[in-house]
Amino acid sequence: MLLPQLKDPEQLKSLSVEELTTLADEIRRFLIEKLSVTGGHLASNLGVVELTLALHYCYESPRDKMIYDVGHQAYVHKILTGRMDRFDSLRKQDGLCGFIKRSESKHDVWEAGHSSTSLSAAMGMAVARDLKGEDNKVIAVIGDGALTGGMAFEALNHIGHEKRKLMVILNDNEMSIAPNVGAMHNYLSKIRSDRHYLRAKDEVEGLLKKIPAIGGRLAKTAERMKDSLKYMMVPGVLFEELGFTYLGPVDGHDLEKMIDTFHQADNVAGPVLVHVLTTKGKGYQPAEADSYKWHGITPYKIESGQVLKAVGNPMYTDVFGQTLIELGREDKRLVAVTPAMPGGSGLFPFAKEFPDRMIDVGIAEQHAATLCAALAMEGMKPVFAVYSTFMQRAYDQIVHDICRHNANVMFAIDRAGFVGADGETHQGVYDIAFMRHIPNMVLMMPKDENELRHMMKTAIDYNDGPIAYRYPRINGTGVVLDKEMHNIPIGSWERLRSGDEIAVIACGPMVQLAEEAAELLKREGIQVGVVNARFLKPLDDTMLLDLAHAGTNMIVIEEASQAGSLGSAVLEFFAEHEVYETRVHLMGVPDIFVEHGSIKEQRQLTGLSVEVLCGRIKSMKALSAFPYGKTTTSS
Ligand SMILES: Cc1ncc(C[n+]2csc(CCOP(=O)(O)OP(=O)(O)O)c2C)c(N)n1
Ligand SMILES: CC(=O)[C@@H](O)[C@H](O)COP(=O)(O)O
Ligand SMILES: [Mg+2]
Repeated sequence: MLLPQLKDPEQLKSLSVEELTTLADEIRRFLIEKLSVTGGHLASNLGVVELTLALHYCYESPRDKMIYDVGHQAYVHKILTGRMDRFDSLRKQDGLCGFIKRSESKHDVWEAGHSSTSLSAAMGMAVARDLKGEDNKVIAVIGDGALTGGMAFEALNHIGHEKRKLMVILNDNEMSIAPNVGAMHNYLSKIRSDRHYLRAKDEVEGLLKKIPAIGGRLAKTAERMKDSLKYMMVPGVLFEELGFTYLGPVDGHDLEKMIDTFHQADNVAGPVLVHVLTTKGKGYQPAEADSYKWHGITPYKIESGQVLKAVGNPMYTDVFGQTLIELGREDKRLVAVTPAMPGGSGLFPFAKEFPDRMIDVGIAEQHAATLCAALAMEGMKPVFAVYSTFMQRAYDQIVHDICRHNANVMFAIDRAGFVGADGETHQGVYDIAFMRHIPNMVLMMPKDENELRHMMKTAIDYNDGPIAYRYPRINGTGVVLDKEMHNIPIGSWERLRSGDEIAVIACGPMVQLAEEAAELLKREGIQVGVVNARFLKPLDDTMLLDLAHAGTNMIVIEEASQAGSLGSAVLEFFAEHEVYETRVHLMGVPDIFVEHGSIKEQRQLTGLSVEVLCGRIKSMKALSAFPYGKTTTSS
């Protein structure tokens, strides 16, 4: 076994290709075994075993910068850079991060989690290198899915223009999470599939070289002929026209060929794009057969590939997907738009019934948002189905193209709140703060999956502009679903428990947490009000003023950034209405990035727990024994 002795990537350089191949098999076995217990991004990592080995064989990390786009496919890089013994803690609290993490290793030079940033990062590192007069390599590994991200095109445009030396390795496995989409994907597939490209490429280049150097008009014609022949026959010409030297396509599981290609690339002066063809899930039959399912997998039985499914109520996502079908049947104008997350957003059932009304635009959140604005203006009922964290990419389009036009777009914001194992890059904790301050926006969050359905009905019946509902990456509460959906009056909160002295204003899953706290305190004779703040914008002004005028102090609890979200909105409201006597405590996500772990652990870490809430209620009760604001004994 070679793997156990591997402590530093330098050791790879002394290995033969046969030994590297053996090592690849050992790494694959390691990944399959470890992730059968921890879960994680198995398919993507199985696809880049040889690619990552070849990279560390040919180059000197960290002097040579290795940048992984998204970073979900960096497990092999972590194995090769001395972190093999940490894989039992993969994506667990205080354990190995599932993405590149600078604090983990000097070899981790660029963090991500969100897609399509690697080329911009590579260009930045190349510019810095050149300005410092250094000569290290800069290498970006980007998948065919990530290449559909707008940022990637922005960077290609810049890199190809400046022609600085850097290498882009395009890991083409024809898959995003779901099957990849778009014209770039089609172009790559053509290169991938048209074997005649490979054969003809040499013939054409050979032929072109034979054309004697001739003068005059004929030379121009010959030159144009060369270019048109090259255009037709040479793969990767699109990248060549953008200023790159295109190498490939090369078999991404053939170590020798990749090493040769990388050495070829080293001799090219400017930017090089190496097109590598891989199989997502390579080496594990269940993952190869269904790389969508095995993109991000929960623990499984190795022999059978049977996933050890956690039992529980349907996810909010599933309820959303099913309800969308009901609404889509009633209203033919309904169109679902997803930026490359049809599965994660629960849209496959909808797409099955309405294939021409589910649009996957690739990893293109900005484009998706503006597309929805135009769909709305043309009388359609677009649903922008997007993860909270990825929606951050489309902030300007939401302001500029949707809200400013008051376009009637519906937002289905999934993964709102903590997401667990994906950690800090994926937490859906900022969208309340960045959505509620945009004029014309209506923002809702249900307390359970039944209320989600009513919000979806409310949204499709709402014609006065943009309207959003946000829901978490958790199982539903198991509440019985009303067969008939009804509208919820815009801006109306729901008083679930009365309590004159103190009321908890909660949204989403925090409503259930508040109910649990109130029930516990009731047994101690403490009556606590609970309000379901199901509209984050507009607030329920009437209820807020009633509570304040009744002298009720409040605790606002939300699984969102404490700065700028619901709690801030309530404080702003009282300031605007010159309400000063009411005490308002905020309980939200503090000013930190919350790393990977379970959702429960992330809530505990940030104080969003029944115990802490009970404590805050008791201390507020104790405080209210003093006249407002005078909490010291001195008058
Ligand atoms: C901005 C953004 N949108 C969506 C995602 C979700 N996402 C994670 S990986 C992935 C697919 C990436 O495909 P590719 O780059 O081809 O990598 P592969 O898994 O195929 O190796 C997507 C859509 C993301 N990480 N970032
Ligand atoms: C790496 C990435 O961004 C996606 O694979 C993400 O991990 C999917 O998240 P869900 O598992 O919540 O669908
Ligand atoms: Mg891919």
